[in-house]
Amino acid sequence: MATLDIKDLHVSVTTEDGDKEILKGVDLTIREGETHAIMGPNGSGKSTLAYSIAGHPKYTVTGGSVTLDGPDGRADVLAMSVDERARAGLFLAMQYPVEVPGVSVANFLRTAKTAIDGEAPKLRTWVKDVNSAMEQLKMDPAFSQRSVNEGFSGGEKKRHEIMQLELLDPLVAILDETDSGLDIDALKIVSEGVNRFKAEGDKGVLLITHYTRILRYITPDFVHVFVDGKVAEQGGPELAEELEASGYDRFVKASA
Ligand SMILES: Nc1ncnc2c1ncn2[C@@H]1O[C@H](COP(=O)(O)OP(=O)(O)OP(=O)(O)O)[C@@H](O)[C@H]1O
Repeated sequence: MATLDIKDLHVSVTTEDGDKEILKGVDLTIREGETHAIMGPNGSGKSTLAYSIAGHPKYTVTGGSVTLDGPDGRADVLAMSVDERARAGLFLAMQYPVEVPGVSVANFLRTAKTAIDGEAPKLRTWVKDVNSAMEQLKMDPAFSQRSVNEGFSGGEKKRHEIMQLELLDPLVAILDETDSGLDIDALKIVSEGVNRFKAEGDKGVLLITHYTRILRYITPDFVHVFVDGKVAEQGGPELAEELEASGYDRFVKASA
């Protein structure tokens, strides 16, 4: 069982002109087995929401709560360090976007898996799992020996994210713009990876996206329209179709 519960979340950043409130009361509950998509105009705060759940130090939570109900009970996510959030079962795709020269993908993944599980994975099964994840994502085996994110193409970065998702096996995955920089074939391969994760049945997925095209491959149970730092409307997959056809105008006007 896993439920991520975001209640009345307020988040600010410090700018040269003082503190600026970006999230203005976000309410969102992701239960196990559910896939939620967040769509919204540029600058509405979608990435800020992801970073805030990840515990990025640049974002200050000024109100509200984020809790994770998992097998070990209910945990206050906002009170946890970034590492603790990962160990509790939260996966944030943008958690590892930096280049790490000299650290191979294989070593990086094994270190991350060891940190999350509290023990090193058995080498034999681990090598098998890594190879199988790479095969399913149609990645060249040589990729595992490359330095993390160094010179990765957009598509390679995204495949690497999904590889982490499959191997680290979290409870709730937050994927920010997983579709950006992907060609049509890669989009399908990456979506299949997310769908394999979803198919485990007890996982939650929060997908932040600009375009409905990824939602043709990953069917959301709920779609949330994000405007000016909060959820302006929620609905089913049909809401994404409406956005594709009519844009955000109606929602932006309603929240003005
Ligand atoms: N560190 C920061 N300093 C100043 N402003 C910031 C900072 N981080 C975010 N913002 C502002 O907060 C607002 C929300 O940004 P955010 O990246 O969360 O939006 P988004 O919905 O993900 O946008 P996009 O669709 O363009 O990716 C923007 O106006 C952005 O300029």
